[in-house]
Amino acid sequence: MSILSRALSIFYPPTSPKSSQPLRFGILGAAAIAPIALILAARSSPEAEVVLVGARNLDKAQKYAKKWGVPRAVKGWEAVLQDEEVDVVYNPLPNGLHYEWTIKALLAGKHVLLEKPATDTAEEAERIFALARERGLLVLEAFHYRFHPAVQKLKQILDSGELGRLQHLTAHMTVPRGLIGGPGDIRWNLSLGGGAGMDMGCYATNAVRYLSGREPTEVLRAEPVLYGPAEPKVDRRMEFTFLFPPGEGEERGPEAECVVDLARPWAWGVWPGMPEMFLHAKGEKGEVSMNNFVMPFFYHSISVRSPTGKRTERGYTFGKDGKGESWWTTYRYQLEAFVDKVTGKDPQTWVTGEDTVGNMKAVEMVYEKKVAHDRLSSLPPQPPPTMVHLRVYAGTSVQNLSLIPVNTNTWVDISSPQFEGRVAVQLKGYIGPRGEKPQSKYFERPDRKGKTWSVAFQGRFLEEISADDLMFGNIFDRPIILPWGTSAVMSFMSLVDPTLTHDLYAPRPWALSPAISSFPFLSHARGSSLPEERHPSEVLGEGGWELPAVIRGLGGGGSGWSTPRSGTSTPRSGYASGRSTPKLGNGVLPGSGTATPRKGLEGAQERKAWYKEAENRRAVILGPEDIITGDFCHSFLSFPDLCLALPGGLKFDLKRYWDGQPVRFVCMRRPAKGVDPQDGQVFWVVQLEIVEDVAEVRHEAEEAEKEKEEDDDDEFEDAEAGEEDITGGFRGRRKEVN
Ligand SMILES: NC(=O)C1=CN([C@@H]2O[C@H](COP(=O)(O)OP(=O)(O)OC[C@H]3O[C@@H](n4cnc5c(N)ncnc54)[C@H](OP(=O)(O)O)[C@@H]3O)[C@@H](O)[C@H]2O)C=CC1
Ligand SMILES: O=C1OC[C@@H](O)[C@H](O)[C@H]1O
Repeated sequence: MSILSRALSIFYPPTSPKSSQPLRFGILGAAAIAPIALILAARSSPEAEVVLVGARNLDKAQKYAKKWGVPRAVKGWEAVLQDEEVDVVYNPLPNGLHYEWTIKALLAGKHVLLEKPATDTAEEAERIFALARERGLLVLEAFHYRFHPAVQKLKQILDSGELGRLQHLTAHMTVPRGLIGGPGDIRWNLSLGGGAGMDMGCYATNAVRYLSGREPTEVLRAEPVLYGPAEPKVDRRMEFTFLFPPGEGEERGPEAECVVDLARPWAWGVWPGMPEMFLHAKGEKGEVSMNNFVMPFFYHSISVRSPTGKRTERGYTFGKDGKGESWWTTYRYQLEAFVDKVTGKDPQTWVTGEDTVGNMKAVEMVYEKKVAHDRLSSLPPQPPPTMVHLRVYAGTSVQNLSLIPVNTNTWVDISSPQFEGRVAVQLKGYIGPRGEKPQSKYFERPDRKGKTWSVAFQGRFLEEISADDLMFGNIFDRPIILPWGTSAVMSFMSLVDPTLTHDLYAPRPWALSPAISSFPFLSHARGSSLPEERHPSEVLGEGGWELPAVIRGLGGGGSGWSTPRSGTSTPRSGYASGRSTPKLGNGVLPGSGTATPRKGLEGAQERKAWYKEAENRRAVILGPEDIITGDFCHSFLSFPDLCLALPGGLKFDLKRYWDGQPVRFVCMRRPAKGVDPQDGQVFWVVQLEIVEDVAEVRHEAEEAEKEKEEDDDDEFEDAEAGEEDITGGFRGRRKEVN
């Protein structure tokens, strides 16, 4: 097909009859890019249809709709989101509005085709994809060039190894002044996410990441040229060089040199010159370059020099087995993939959320290297990362709490008519109310590698309780501000702990699990009184000191948590009726007679798996002679910056969601049906509070310090004085908290 006939089909594509249920798109804004990027592409697709455009000015929307054959026009962008006929929102708003309107579209239940660059910052992109996952919706950053056969051909040449180890990449995108972005254009507007590094830089960044298949580790150089007096902080041009990590057996990874310019000065002031849009890759055995990589559908060529000689390749289709016509634009291929993905078919290719976040991270790195302008974000301004000071309390109930020391590796006694025991709290990086920073040996334990916090207890329940009813978790006094992605986080948590139950949206939110199936470390021993006190980190293991007879009537010896056996002893009314044959262990299944050796649950995984079943939990009755030691320790919280870090790179600064209410851990009896967990029977509580009046506390401490010289018995001082005291010295001066 000649360039001319291809151009004709690109601008006047054949109109396809629509299927019975095409995907219906609504456009935000009468955007200049939408006709080529979506409207014309949808014309030839039986599975996609543009049904609506919304613009701030209704007249503009109507004229635009008429010109481009869009059936309906509405005033405003919100009306597009709320339109029932719309399945997918196309968001070609200025960059600085991408985040807000994509989030709104997702909240309105729409999939989103989102123009590049996806957002102002990587964090915004992460939030978008977290919300999309949570809502089961699709978001695609419209890096349309990636869907074209020619670009994929270039990638295949590199991946085939024929050019040897990748040494260097170049991506150029420059256009002469006057071609795009006249005065007042969104690209020159800082508050709308303007700048060459964002507009074209995101393409160059995307291309070199895609071709190298790696994420840059460093920006070696970034040189902006600013737009000028009208927008003195916006970059008109940006030159930047990424360093990528070395591949296997390499000492140094490839570098990628990128140059983007939205208004290149004319040569000698008279000759505009041609737009430059090319990619080049040099390997140790050859090189390849591609021109017009962003719009290869008009024309392109891929020139290869390899050990087998020189050649030129082109690719307008995926061949006879792939979908597409030689006049299909990058946007048309992209639309095909989008429709396939939404309708559950396998798209030919995809740009994942992870890829988008990686791209935004790299764009951020460029701006951070040489700050062309203040980085703007659509998110509210963030306070500088503050290190929080924490007060930690413990007690037998929410109403009966006392300040306790942290990181002292000593127990704090807790006693009530229902529970006799002790608790200990360790927080890695903890800063106390007065700025003190005790460090705990606990985190040096090999079996606590990577852990950042621990709430441990040891004790006995003075009234019988089934393991199904012994719950541990969080309760809150009033609604909590939940970060984006909370539901995704909770789905993940439910995978980690399938016994977790929660209602985080309740007026008094809560999240509780049976301790037996959720504690990372838990041990059991028999005894009529608490064991001689030993430092928590000496006893917080899995298993037990001696063999428990957890199931009443079974008796027996062994070690660790026992699996209940079938056919033994009289079931306890209300609890033990659902006893079943355990399936765990390595062939030592409990038999019907007492002679069968008991099989202990060897480790935490086995314990958790076995007690995932409610009937197995109900079979375990704990009474005053069962001593339980447990350690609820994890790594997803960091101190003292108070962030929540989740697998997949999601990180939430919890301080931003802090509304002044404490974070409370409770060990309690499972509340009866219909009873608010807040009103249940509590055995012990550990509570964390951010110190908001740090200066005041410091002042008080200084005063107390002075007084201390006169009075050595200052009680508060005593309570905090046991830092790093693993010799037991603290214990004699401990403040009792019951
Ligand atoms: N994929 C691709 O090939 C291309 C992608 N793009 C991307 O698409 C997006 C839009 O680019 P483009 O179509 O050139 O942009 P436009 O200048 O056409 O603006 C798009 C829409 O944004 C709204 N808008 C414009 N100016 C302002 C403002 N000052 N304040 C608030 N809203 C404003 C208008 O909505 P309304 O009509 O309601 O007034 C307008 O229709 C950008 O993110 C850009 O990076 C751009 C070009 C190519
Ligand atoms: O494809 C493009 O080329 C020109 C740019 O200004 C535009 O935003 C970009 O997407």
